[in-house]
Amino acid sequence: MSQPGLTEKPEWKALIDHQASLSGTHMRDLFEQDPGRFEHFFANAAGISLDYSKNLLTRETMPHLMALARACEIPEQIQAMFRGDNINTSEKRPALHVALRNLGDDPITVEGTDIMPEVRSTLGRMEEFVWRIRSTQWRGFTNKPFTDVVSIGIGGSFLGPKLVSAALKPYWHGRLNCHYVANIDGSHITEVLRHINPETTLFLIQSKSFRTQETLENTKVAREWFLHNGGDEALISKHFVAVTANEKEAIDFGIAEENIFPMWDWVGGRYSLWSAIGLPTALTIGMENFRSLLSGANAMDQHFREAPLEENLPVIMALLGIWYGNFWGADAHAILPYDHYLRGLPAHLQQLDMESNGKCVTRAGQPVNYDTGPIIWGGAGANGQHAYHQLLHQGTRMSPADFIIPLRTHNPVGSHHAILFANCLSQTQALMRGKSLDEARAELRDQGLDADAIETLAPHKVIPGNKPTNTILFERSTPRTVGALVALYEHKTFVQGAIWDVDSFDQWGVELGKQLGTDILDRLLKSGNGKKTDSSTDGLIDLFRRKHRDDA
Ligand SMILES: O=P(O)(O)OC[C@H]1O[C@H](O)[C@H](O)[C@@H](O)[C@@H]1O
Repeated sequence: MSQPGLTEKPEWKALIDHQASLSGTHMRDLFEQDPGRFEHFFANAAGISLDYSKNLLTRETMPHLMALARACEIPEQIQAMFRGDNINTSEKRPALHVALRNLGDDPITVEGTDIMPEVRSTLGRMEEFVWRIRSTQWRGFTNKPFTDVVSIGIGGSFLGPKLVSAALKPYWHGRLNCHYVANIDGSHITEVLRHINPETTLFLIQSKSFRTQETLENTKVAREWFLHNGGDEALISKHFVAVTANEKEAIDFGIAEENIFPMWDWVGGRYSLWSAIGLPTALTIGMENFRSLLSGANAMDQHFREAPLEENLPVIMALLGIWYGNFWGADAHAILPYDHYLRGLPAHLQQLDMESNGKCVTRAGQPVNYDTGPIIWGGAGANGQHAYHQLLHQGTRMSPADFIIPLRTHNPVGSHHAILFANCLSQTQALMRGKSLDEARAELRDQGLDADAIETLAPHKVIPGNKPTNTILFERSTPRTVGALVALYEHKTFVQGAIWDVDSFDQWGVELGKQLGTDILDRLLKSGNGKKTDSSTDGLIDLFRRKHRDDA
């Protein structure tokens, strides 16, 4: 008998009924009825604390969600991931980013081979390379120490390292500055090259496939810039290093073999910041701090692997997302880091979550009949309060939000951190409790408005409340806590994909755009008309060609 589909499971149907039983329930009342609510819906692990009491749930809800997780064999699927099973089913590969931070001695095998020796030797090569650059033992072609690192890569070869190096800015080496180039928009690389000196710049070419058009085109520009500004072919090896799983293409491209750091097929791009793709981070914060980053992630890995589901932070967060996305009709989820250094977190989690779970067929290739990955958005708090929090408070759409804030700051100026913290708490409290019509009326009465004015304005000042949020806390943005935080979201994403029965580790959806782009590029650049397609694309190509013909 075939495995019942997700929505056929009795645990799924029980959640539909449970959600119906909560309609009309307001979190404000749940807090008043349950003085121990905060303590009950609070969990911590690996230096990360989660207050999930400001959610649309009663003490009966999590047991229902946990029952669904067990019905979907989440404990077994967690073990399968750590064991190195081919959980990337469509590409028949393991997903072993956890191996990159497996600091113990236990082996992890892929196709019968223990991969840990190569992981460890690559980490050792990184350590030596980082030391040689930071100690100035490895210098530029005019024998000056390097001052700038330019990382050229896109997607997972960009967003993860960029997030972590920005998150750990307080740990940066005094001399080394790090820049990222990703976009094929020539302005991106132009704006970086404008401010650096070829004599003291190290280029890191970051590409798992070494076939990504944006990265290869940008690398060509960087190489030409280097050759036209004092460099020559013999000096390329001093200034260009690559990280890739495709060593042959990198060598064919002109990267010296000894300057190539490996990565592996069993690491997805969006899960690769822990590998040599993390070199920009390691160069700026140093290997000791990079190893702390790995150990923070490893601590979260161990928690995820060993903790009972009910105490398991990634499982709890994953199930809350399922609760809102599949039973309350939420299409989005906001990531709101109240920490300037973590402002890059939403962008990284957009790729991590949306490229992993933005899928519409099950691992068996059957169309899903339920919603899968949400739209991930967000930005730094408190800035967002002055931009998009209006929709969170009074909009018609539900977007659960994660408020993420350190208890301490790296930069104690004035009362700033207390004010930031107060803002974070006041936002989640306002989203939870709202403001009733009577409260709005009373407020306007206290301001001295007359009865007509009150009745006119009061409806506009009502805040419905009952908007779910998580508050995620940690001591401070350190290598360990940043490592644990990112790993927390990696495992949350994995659990959601496992429940939705999708392959969270492939990304076939990005292929069509690339394929269509080849023909369009030909038609933009060449005189030939190429085959006609739709009138929009044809018309737009024509506009581009006319503009550039006029310019020619
Ligand atoms: O690292 P690369 O092979 O250059 O790939 C860079 C990015 O492009 C691909 O199209 C995928 O969308 C991403 O998952 C990947 O991280």
